[in-house]
Amino acid sequence: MAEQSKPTTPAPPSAEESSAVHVAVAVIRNARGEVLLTQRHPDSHQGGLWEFPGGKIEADEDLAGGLARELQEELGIKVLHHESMLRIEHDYGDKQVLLDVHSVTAFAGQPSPCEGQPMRWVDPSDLGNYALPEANGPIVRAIVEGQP
Ligand SMILES: Nc1nc2c([nH]c(=O)n2[C@H]2C[C@H](O)[C@@H](COP(=O)(O)OP(=O)(O)OP(=O)(O)O)O2)c(=O)[nH]1
Ligand SMILES: [Mg+2]
Repeated sequence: MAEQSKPTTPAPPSAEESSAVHVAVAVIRNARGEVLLTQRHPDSHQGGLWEFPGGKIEADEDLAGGLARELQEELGIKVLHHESMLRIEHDYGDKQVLLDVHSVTAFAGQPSPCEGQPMRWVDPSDLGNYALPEANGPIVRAIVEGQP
């Protein structure tokens, strides 16, 4: 007679093991304390909303590598220093994301919209006037509260 196997409860997957898309997200400030927003392409996921620059970390990259590549591609800047701000897991229903949010505290070059995307420097007090993806609430709160 076959031995009865005990029912086991698998441990929930960690963020890295789950199917969440790992995204490097950059909070970039200028000398006036404004933060950089770009607008997502209308045809993309969460299209038309304003976002912090960044994008998917590729399989062969770590966070720093993905952050550096995305900011070079999207804004033409070279990241010199960055600090972790927060990580946000969010389920949009059609897509799960893990936003790895970093404050880019030093960079070389002047950010410009290399992919033709609309781009704005925004005072933190004006962020409420921009439509951002739902997952971004904690990022906006951290900026408004003055987290470095
Ligand atoms: N870059 C960025 N992505 C965000 C933010 N908030 C948020 O929910 N996301 C989500 C939207 C997307 O589902 C995902 C980013 O993936 P993406 O496909 O746009 O990344 P990507 O820049 O590598 O784009 P692509 O190469 O596919 O064009 O993260 C944010 O503030 N910045
Ligand atoms: Mg992107």
